Amino acid sequence: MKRDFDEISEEEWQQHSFNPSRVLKQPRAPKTTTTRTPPPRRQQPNPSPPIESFAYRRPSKAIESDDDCVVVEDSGSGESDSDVKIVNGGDDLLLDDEEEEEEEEEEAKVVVVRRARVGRRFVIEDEEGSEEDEVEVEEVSSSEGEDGGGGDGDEDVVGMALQKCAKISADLRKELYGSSSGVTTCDRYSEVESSTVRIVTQTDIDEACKAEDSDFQPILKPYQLVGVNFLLLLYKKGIEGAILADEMGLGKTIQAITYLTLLNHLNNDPGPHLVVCPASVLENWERELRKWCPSFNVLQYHGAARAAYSRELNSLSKAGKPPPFNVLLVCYSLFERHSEQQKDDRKVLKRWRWSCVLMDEAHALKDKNSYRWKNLMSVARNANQRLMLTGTPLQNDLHELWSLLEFMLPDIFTTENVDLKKLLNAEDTELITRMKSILGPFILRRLKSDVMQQLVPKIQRVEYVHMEKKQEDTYKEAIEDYRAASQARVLKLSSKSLAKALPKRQISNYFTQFRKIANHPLLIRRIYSDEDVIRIARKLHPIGAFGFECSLERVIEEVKSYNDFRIHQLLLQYGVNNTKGTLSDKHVMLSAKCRTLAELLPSMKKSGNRVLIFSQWTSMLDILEWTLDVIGVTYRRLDGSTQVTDRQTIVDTFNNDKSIFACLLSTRAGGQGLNLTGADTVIIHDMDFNPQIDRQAEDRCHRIGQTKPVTIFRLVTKSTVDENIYEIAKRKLVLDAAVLESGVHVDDDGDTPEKTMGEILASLLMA
Ligand SMILES: Nc1ncnc2c1ncn2[C@@H]1O[C@H](COP(=O)(O)OP(=O)(O)OP(=O)(O)O)[C@@H](O)[C@H]1O
Repeated sequence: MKRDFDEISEEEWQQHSFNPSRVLKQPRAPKTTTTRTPPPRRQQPNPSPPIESFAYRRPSKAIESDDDCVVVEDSGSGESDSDVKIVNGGDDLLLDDEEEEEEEEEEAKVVVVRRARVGRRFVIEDEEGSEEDEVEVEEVSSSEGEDGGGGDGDEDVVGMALQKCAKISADLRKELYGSSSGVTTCDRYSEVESSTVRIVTQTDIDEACKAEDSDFQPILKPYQLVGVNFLLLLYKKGIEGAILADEMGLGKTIQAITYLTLLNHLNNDPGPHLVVCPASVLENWERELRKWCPSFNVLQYHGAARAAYSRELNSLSKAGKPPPFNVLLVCYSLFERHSEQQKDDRKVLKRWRWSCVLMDEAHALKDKNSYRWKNLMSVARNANQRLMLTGTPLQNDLHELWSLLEFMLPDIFTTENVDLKKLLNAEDTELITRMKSILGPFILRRLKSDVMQQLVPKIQRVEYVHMEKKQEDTYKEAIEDYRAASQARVLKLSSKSLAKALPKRQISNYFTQFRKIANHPLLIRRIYSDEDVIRIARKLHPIGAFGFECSLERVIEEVKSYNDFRIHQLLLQYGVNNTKGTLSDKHVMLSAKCRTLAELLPSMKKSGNRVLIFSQWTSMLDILEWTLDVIGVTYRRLDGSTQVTDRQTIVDTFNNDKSIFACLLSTRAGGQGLNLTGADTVIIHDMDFNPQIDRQAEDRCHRIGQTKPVTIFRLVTKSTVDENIYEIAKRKLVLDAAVLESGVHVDDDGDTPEKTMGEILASLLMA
C-alpha cells in the first residue's frame, strides 16, 4: 500500500523530538480568549474602489468545562483546539500506506549534488542515462556574496534569503497596499479592506468563464475575488511563486481555477498548466475544472489509464509540439516512485515548459530532502510560476515552512545543505516577526472566522474516556513489563536518564504500544497466548494460509507477531474455530473509545446527525467497522487502499445518500481535500502529534456548503499517553498562529514546558 504523503518516515521519526524548544508555549493569559487581536483599522483618505470588503472579525470563544468533556466554541479557525501524531512503532499496526513511503524516503538519497564553476547546480539523476534525460536544475548563484554552502556563512543563509525577499516584498507591498499612510502597519493583504489593486472584478470573471452549453454561473465570494487578484498581481509583477493558504474549505481550488481561466482570457496564456494533488482529490479537481473552466482541455494522467496517453504525449513532446491539453492533472505519487513508467512520465513532464505548476495540499512538500520535493522541483523549476495551495502551510516547525518557501521561490530561499532546523528556532520571536512581515505579500491566508461570518459554527469537544478494568490491567501490565526492561537497561548502562539509555526507536516502540492499548487492547496480543499461537499455527500451516513453502516454525513466528484482532481475523478467514476460537462482539467493546462510540452514535443518529470517524491506523479502522456493525449503523469506508477511481464515488454516495450514517476514513487518505459536507459531526478517534493533520480532517465537513453547525469530538483515553499527545499537539498550533496569523505573539513565559516523549516515558517507567 502506498501512503498519499505526509507520513512520518522512520528516518523523520528518528529526528523528531518533542522538545519544548520546538513548540511555542501557550500565551499565558487570558486562556479563554483568542490569541489574536484585531488589526488596527486603517485610515484611507481616498480609498480606491475596493476589490473586496470583508469585516475583519475576531473569533469568539467560550470554554465550558463539564467534567470529562471540554467544549470550546470556535467560530472557525480551530485555533485553540488540538490533536496529535502517531508513531510507527509496531509491526502489526500499519499506518495507512506506510511501508512504501519509507522505502521511497530511503531511495530519495540518490540525488547527486554537483558543483559547476559558475553558480551551483544540482543534477537529479533519477532518469538513468542519456544527457537528454538528465535534468539540470541551475541554482542561481546568490548575489552579493551569499554563502549557502555551509561553514561560517551558515547562520547568514536565512538572514540573506530574508533580505533578498524583503526587497521584493517591499515593492509588492507598495502595490498591494498603496502608498497611502496607515497601510504600512499592515502585514497582510487579507487584512486590507480596500486595496489600490484591482485587476479583475466579477464582471471579468463572468466574461472569462462563460460557456454556451452550461447554465452554471460562477460567482466568487468577495474574499475569493481578492485571492484571484492577488495571484494576478504576482503574475503581473513576474513573481515566480505564491502560496494561497486560506483555511480549509474556503475555496482555494475555485480561486486557482478562476485564476488559470483569467490568465487565458486576459493574458493569452492558455497553459499548459500542471496540477499536482493527492490521489483522493484528483477526480474532484477534474470535476471543478470542467465546471468552472469548461473551455479548458483537461487531461487526468494517473493510474493504468495513463499508459494510453503516455506514448502520444511522449512523441508530441519529443517533436516539440504543444501539449494537447491546457491542464494536466497528476498525483504526487508520480514524483515518488522509481518504476520505469514513472521515470518515463517524468521525462515527458520535463520536456514542456509549464506556465503554472500548481500544487494542491502543498504541505506535502515540507521536506526538501525528500525524493518527492526534488523530483517535482526538477519539473517545476522552469515553470513561469509555482503556485502552492495549502490550508496548513506550517506543519510542525519553521524549517518545514521553509521547504515550501524554497519550492515557491528557489532562487531566493535556497539554503543548500545548511541545517535549517538549527537556524530556524521556533522560539526566536524576532525571526518570527521578521518572517511574518516579509512573507506577507507572498502568502495569502484568510481564516473562516475572518471572511465568513455566515459560516456555521464549529464546536470542539474533547471527550475524555475511561478504561474499564480489563483495558486498564492491560495498560498497567505493559507499564510493568517495559519498566522492568528499561530499568535493567538504565542500570546496565549506568545512565541517569531513560531517554539516554533507550535508543530513540525503542522509545517510540514503547510509546506506540501504550498508544495501541489506549486505543484498543485488541491491538496488542494478550488474549491469544503463545500456546494458542502454536495451536493455531499448526492448523493454519497445512492449509497453506502462509503459502505451502513456509515452515511451521516460520508460521509460528509470524503469528506470534500478530495482535489479537489480526489473529481473530485470520481464524475467521480460514474458518479455524476449534482452537481457542474467534473473538466475540463483547471483545470489541473492551476499549473505552468503542464503548463511548456505542453511547454516542445511536443518539447522534436519532438526532439526524451524520458522522465522519477518522483514525490513522488501518487496523483500527477494521476494528471500528466491527464496532459499527455491533452498534448497527450503516457506513462507508475510505482509506489508502481504496482505489483512486472509487474515492469520489464513495464521497458522492455518502454526501447524497442520507441513509448512510457514518463514513470511516484514514486520516491520511481521507483527511485532505475531500468535501464531505453530508456530515455534520467529526470524531477524531486517535489524534495526531501534528495538529494540522487533524485540523485538515475536521474541515472535511466544516466548509462552504455546510448548513448545519459542526461538532468535532476528540477521543482521549484518560490516564494514558493519549493525554500527553493531546498536550503536545495543542501547543504546536500556537507556532502556526504566531507565524501565519496577525496579532499573535510568542510568549516565552508560558506554562511549564510540555514533556518530550522520552520524558513522558521516563515518568511512566522510572517511577
Ligand atoms: N464561490 C463559490 N461558489 C460555489 N461553490 C463554491 C465557491 N467556492 C467554493 N465552493 C465550493 O466549496 C467547497 C470547498 O471548496 P474547495 O474544495 O475549493 O476548498 P479548499 O479551500 O480547496 O479546501 P481544502 O483545503 O479542504 O482542499 C467545494 O465544494 C466548492 O465547489
